[in-house]
Amino acid sequence: MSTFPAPLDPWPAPRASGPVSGTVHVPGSKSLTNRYLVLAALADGPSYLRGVLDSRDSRLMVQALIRLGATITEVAPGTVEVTPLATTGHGAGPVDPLGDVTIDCGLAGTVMRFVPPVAALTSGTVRFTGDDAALSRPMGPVLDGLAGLGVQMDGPGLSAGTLPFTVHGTGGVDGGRVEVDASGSSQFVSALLLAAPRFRDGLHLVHTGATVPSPEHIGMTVAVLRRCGVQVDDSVPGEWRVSPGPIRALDTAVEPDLSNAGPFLAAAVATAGTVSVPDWPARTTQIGDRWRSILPAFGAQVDFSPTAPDAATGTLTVTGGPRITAPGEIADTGELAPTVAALCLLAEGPGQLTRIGQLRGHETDRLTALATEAGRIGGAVEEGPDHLVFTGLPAGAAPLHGATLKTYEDHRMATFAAVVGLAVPDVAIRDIATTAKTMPDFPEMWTRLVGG
Ligand SMILES: O=C(O)C1=C[C@@H](OP(=O)(O)O)[C@@H](O)[C@H](O)C1
Ligand SMILES: C=C(OP(=O)(O)O)C(=O)O
Repeated sequence: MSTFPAPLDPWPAPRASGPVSGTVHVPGSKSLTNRYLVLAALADGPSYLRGVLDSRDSRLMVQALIRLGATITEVAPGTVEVTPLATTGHGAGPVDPLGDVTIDCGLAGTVMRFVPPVAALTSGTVRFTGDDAALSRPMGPVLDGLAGLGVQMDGPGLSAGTLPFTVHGTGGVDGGRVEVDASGSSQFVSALLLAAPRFRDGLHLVHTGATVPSPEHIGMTVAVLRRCGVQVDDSVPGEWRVSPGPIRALDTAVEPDLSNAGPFLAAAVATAGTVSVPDWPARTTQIGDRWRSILPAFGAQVDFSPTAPDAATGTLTVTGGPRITAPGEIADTGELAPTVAALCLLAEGPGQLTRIGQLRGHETDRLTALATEAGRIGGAVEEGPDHLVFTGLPAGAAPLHGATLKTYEDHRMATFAAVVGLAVPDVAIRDIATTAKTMPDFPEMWTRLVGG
């Protein structure tokens, strides 16, 4: 795996001198990579994963699963072989003691939420820590869910429902029915579902709160479990039943990260250019497929051309219109919101991003961060409890002006600033290297596409 180069800090965001045009090969999906790694670590034999993402979040997941006893080896560039944990729950025979291990979650939601249920299946005392910024990310419903399933835990974060905490694995989890409030993050549901086939009685998970956000990510979890031969019943809204049983080993390729394709596609919209992303899946559970419906709201044309009739993949091409039109209300954009927000700032009229309250528990409080950084360049944004309202740039509005934008250790705040910087002079970005969380090559890829 490559090491990450250190770009300038602050990083002068390239300004587009004309329409941006090009083809961008986007690395593997973080959400799929980290789900496949977890399932492969719990599977019934060795798995082969191709096109895996190499980024901070995926490396943290690899390290976590290795600490828990999996063997993960890069056998060819971008291909890893995963030999599962020695202990995978009830009925798996005697369990070798794992001892005391510490897992660094960094700032990765997928690691801090998905790995504790796996740790509960081992025979180890597993301490979970993370970046300072991770200590305020909500974990409570996962911990409550595990406690409800009989898992022993302690540690300083437990009462507040945050890192750090310790899971005392006993080599198996009974499982059964448990209620959690997953209105704060879809990852609370995904976390419990992913390990559930290895619980003795499987899992009947009942959500007890307001709407669960990011439903696409739960759909992804259910789809990857089914792909591994696991029975999941999601026919009752807000409830999931996972049958106990083996997780079939995987031999699969990871789709490109369609959420991370967003800033590149947005570059076409922001500059009336044309950007293509090859290997776009014709059908996918990724939320990033919504670019196809979101970008036309900004006046762009979106074309999907399959590599062959009925092919599983094709090329998505976005061509920006002569004007960035006012998008109106766009709901449930989840992790796409920062990129959509950048286009809202540049649009010729108003836009509203609604039902994104869960973004307050992401890498940073993204609603406040977006409103603050937009204000720094003269953008008019009103922040509500779970929404943002943008005035845009109607005729006669004062133009946006340059500033050094903060990123709050948030990769998507960094790419937000890069999109804005295409159209606004003299934007510099603090800590562009934070994009290494999911796309270490972002500075180079961006410079190559938009010009230095
Ligand atoms: O399960 C996943 O891979 C993710 C779920 C979503 O979390 P939320 O439901 O907290 O938005 C998403 O925003 C995050 O980037 C990745
Ligand atoms: C919210 C995000 O990440 P995480 O997986 O850390 O929750 C994200 O990538 O936008």
